[in-house]
Amino acid sequence: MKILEAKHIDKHFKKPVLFHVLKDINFSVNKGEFVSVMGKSGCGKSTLLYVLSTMDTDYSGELFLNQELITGRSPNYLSKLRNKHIGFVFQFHYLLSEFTVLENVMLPARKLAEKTSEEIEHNALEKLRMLDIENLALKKASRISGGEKQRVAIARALINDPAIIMGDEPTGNLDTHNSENVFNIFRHLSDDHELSLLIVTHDEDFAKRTDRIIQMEDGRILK
Ligand SMILES: Nc1ncnc2c1ncn2[C@@H]1O[C@H](COP(=O)(O)OP(=O)(O)OP(=O)(O)O)[C@@H](O)[C@H]1O
Repeated sequence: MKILEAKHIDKHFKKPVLFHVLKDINFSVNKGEFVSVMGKSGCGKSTLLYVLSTMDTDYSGELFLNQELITGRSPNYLSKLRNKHIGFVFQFHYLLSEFTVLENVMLPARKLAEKTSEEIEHNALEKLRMLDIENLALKKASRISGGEKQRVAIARALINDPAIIMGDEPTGNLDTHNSENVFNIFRHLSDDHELSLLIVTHDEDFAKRTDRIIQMEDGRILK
């Protein structure tokens, strides 16, 4: 089953000069598939991820999430959809440093406001346990290591049980050991929880072990 599908996605930046940044992008990600996106700096990977994640709506073509056409929907609808179905992991973790690990993980579920505080806390602890960082729950986010922060960011991305996780170089700031750790977590989420993953990476060794590599060049996907 297709979780995410892009059909004929085109995008131009109008300033400072007109620039054709995404050119007829067509691909899909299936349920449980672990896909990486590679390509030289400036080829359009981050721009593509912004479009796919519904944060950037200034494009042409069609985007489907869970087989529903989401192109053209209102900002309010997209914001809810994003919060519920898409988890993000960036190169920088964006945790709130004065909040505890547990509070950080609970935040996107509080925003969604579909569950009680007790249920959300229970779920958050379960995610922390899955990532083997339950012991950090009550620590302030500023007091944990870089590798731990990235695992907390993954727990936060998982809190609403999304259909897909998107990552923009999530191992970019990590050493080999912590990168390996994050890779193994993603692999496990794909293999054992049927979660779909779309991860932009510059790390060839990481990409080679995903199910499929999407290679970009100059705004296009290479066949
Ligand atoms: N807001 C913007 N306005 C104009 N041009 C932009 C804008 N954002 C990005 N670009 C340009 O679009 C191209 C693609 O940028 P993008 O950040 O998507 O590349 P990337 O493949 O993610 O690069 P990297 O691997 O370095 O992160 C680049 O040439 C960049 O300079």
